[in-house]
Amino acid sequence: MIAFRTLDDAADLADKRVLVRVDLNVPMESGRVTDATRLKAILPTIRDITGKGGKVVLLAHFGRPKGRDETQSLAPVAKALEGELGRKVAFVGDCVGDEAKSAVSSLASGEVIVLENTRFHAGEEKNAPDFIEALASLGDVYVNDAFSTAHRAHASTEGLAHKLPAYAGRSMESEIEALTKALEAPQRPVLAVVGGSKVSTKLELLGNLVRKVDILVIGGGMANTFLAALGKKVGKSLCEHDLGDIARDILDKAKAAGCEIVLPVDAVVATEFKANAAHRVASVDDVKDDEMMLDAGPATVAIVKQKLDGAKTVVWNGPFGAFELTPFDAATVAVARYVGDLTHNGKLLSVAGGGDTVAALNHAGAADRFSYVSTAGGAFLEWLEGKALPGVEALRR
Ligand SMILES: Nc1ncnc2c1ncn2[C@@H]1O[C@H](COP(=O)(O)OP(=O)(O)O)[C@@H](O)[C@H]1O
Ligand SMILES: O=C(OP(=O)(O)O)[C@H](O)COP(=O)(O)O
Repeated sequence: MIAFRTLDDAADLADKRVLVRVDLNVPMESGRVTDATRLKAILPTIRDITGKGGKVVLLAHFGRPKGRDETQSLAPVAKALEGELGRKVAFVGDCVGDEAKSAVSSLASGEVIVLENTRFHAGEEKNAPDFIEALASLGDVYVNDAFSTAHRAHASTEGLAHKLPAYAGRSMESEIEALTKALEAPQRPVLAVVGGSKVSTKLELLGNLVRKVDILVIGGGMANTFLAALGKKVGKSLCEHDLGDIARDILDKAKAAGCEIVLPVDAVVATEFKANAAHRVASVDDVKDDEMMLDAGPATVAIVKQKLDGAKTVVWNGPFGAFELTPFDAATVAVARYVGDLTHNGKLLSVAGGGDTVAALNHAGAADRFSYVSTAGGAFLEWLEGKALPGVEALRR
């Protein structure tokens, strides 16, 4: 039996208000969703509940707003979800209070509504009891279908599960089953690629990850932080300079654990953060003060490919560069295609995940050649290092 409650355990959902926590934190460009992977992932759960006559009330966050911020409203995402679902998806401009209460009470059985960004309220990230109560008053049942946010002990991802009958959604269920199957006892050598821009929230987990993998390739803004910690000049690059001690401690932990660390040796640098900005390939020892590293360089890609040739399993979260901006997608595309080819030829088991990472793999046309692609990035990494995910633990039988 699965260790946590699923929709199969849920009693009759007909006419019930089902609060479904999903991850609608999707890549956007000029108000448009640029990768719908996370929207497609939640369709089975929505259809399961509406098919049983339930009223689907979708809870989600978007970005990291400090209070109400219309530029991080879920309204455009609700519209995109309506297109993916192929039927009406209502939207209301708050997730608690009279406006939300009235919108939910007007729902007919089988209808779907998206409530506004939960992170507009400080109580969400604080997992505050009063905010949990306010959310719980809107529903009869709770379903968590957001594996990719399960590493956050927030009101809508963890607190709610203790207030209402709580179950895992179909995407949550399938993510955990697939990751367990792929990575419970991975064939070694295991190579991890960690890049991206969420340095402050992902850096510390690398300290555990180096005990789980044989090679850790670090890219993106994450790599810039390590390079700076090693005394390299990183110019205007994305970098958390004040986390240098943690980065150096991780390098020490990796050495003690026998985990090989691979950092960029060259980068594609520019003085402007925009597509087709004037750029050059520079050694990481030759970044000028007015330049920023926006992608890994060709010499780095060659080293990564050589390391991949010797690996049996690869896990990947976080692109090597600002892949949304041509030509700073080159390293991510090259490595994604190389991993896809090795996997297709039976030489590698490959698992990748993360909102932007999945978008990057799709941009490279490589996602379908990976063994498994998860919607989760940080949650995937924390699951990999063996951490209990609050959102999953709250659903345990
Ligand atoms: N060198 C870099 N400079 C600026 N941004 C970068 C750099 N490398 C990667 N990024 C950014 O990292 C973001 C993805 O990081 P992250 O959110 O951690 O990945 P995921 O969503 O897959 O977990 C992308 O938007 C990309 O533009
Ligand atoms: O996009 C997400 O994580 P990811 O960037 O690691 O894939 C999740 O929606 C969690 O978002 P958060 O990292 O702002 O809590």
